[in-house]
Amino acid sequence: MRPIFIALDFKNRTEVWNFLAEFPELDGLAVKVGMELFYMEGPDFVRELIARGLRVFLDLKLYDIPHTVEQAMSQLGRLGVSYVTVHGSGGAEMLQAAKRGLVKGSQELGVVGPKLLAITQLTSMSEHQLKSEQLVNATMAESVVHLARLAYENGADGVIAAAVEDELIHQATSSAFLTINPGIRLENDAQDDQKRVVTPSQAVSLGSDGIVVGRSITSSTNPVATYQLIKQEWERK
Ligand SMILES: O=c1ccn([C@@H]2O[C@H](COP(=O)(O)O)[C@@H](O)[C@H]2O)c(=O)[nH]1
Repeated sequence: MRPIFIALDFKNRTEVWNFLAEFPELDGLAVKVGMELFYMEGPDFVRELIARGLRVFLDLKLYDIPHTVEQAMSQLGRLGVSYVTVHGSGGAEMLQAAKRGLVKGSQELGVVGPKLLAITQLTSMSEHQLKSEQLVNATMAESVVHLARLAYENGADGVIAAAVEDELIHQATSSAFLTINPGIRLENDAQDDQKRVVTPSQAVSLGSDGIVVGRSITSSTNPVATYQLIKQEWERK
């Protein structure tokens, strides 16, 4: 089943449990823990979520020299999470180091390792910013596909990209290479920092292997109803 990850972008565990208390069933629910929450609550809280039956995507977007990334990933591999992230622009050596670290850590724990997802270009980045701020002399699609291929050739299990890029990524890599898409917005959501956005049903049509939804759910007046609505849209196709 392709996951819908709810981004738990909250300040602390109290806010998380208050939010999750509204959900009738936690077992099997897919959530994403990012920097905001992890920097406050740390690995024990991640283990606590897993113990409650949640599938955890730990989105720390590692970016450092290969040795540091390898050691850090081996720590994350011991946590029992299902997915982790690294920046693809860190290069081939860094991606390989990330994979080695994950394999080492998860083998020590005796579990199947988490899937390694490489960030291509953040969904908050526009075509204009790519050129003017990063001085990238390629289109957004070319840059994303290039980074996806690099990730594919160097041990990643998939990438994070905008759903509009999924088809090109699958063509350049393999249909089994995962494309996980944040930048998901509902029809009536206000414009914010996300630049490359689609609705959940557009993501399905574009070949998405999983979506990440934060504020559309967490800031909703009825988060559970909004989640169910997105789930229906997601599963309709
Ligand atoms: O390119 C990326 C990579 C990661 N994210 C993360 O996904 C969620 C999206 O939250 P929304 O509130 O739905 O915008 C957030 O945790 C980001 O850190 C991303 O948006 N884009």
